[in-house]
Amino acid sequence: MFETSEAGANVNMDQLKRQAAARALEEVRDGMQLGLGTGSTAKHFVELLGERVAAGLKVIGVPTSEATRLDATRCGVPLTTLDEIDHLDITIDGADEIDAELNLIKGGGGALLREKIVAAASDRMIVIADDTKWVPTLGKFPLPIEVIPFGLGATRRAIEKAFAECGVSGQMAVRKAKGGDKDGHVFVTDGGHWIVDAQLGQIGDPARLASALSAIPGVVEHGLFIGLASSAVLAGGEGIRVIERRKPKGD
Ligand SMILES: O=C[C@H](O)[C@H](O)[C@H](O)COP(=O)(O)O
Repeated sequence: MFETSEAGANVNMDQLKRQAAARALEEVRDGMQLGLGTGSTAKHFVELLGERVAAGLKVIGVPTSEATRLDATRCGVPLTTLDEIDHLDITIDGADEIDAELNLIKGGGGALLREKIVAAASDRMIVIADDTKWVPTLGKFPLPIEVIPFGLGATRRAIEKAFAECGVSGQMAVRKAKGGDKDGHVFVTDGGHWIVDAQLGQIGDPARLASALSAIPGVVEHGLFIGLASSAVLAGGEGIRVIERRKPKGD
């Protein structure tokens, strides 16, 4: 389904992200419990949601990172936790790559663990992105794998074995922090873990790789989101495209 965008072909990437966020906001109704994603696109959503809250919309959100918690608080969006409520209506989040089955790579910003917990607790997950994130095959974006620092050598060997079994290969690197006083140090997630980024190029069978990685003890979580997204809102120079997942979540 295509919708006309008011923006012409010259819109910049940030405007496209905001347009996708604005389109997703149309799905939000009074009284909803929302999962709030992380990243530059999700940040637009939180800001736009804050404007609606200021105008009287009643919603409550669960942030997927400390960064989003700060943004939501700054924007006046009321927050809760998954301990205080029993489900979420919609999670709205960005992605690093999206394929035609709405499988995703996420975690470029390091928030994959909380993002996956929140998405899995939601009735629907709407992915918002500029259309450069739409890919024929996942894998050009380095796959983030969140690991426990203890025994990392053994975990890396187990990951390499899983890669070989799933027909993929590529270099792995422990993520370093960028900017601020943590520049050059190991990046530490909100959960206190590290991230290994794997340059795989192409992932032929993302579901198989997701299962293989999940079975490794030192792997806390990975950035393959399989069967979690219900729809994707992609903004490009030609307008906004909304893609629905063929099978409802949970099937
Ligand atoms: O950990 C970060 C998240 O998975 C983000 O949703 C993802 O990296 C996309 O971020 P952005 O909207 O900044 O491209």
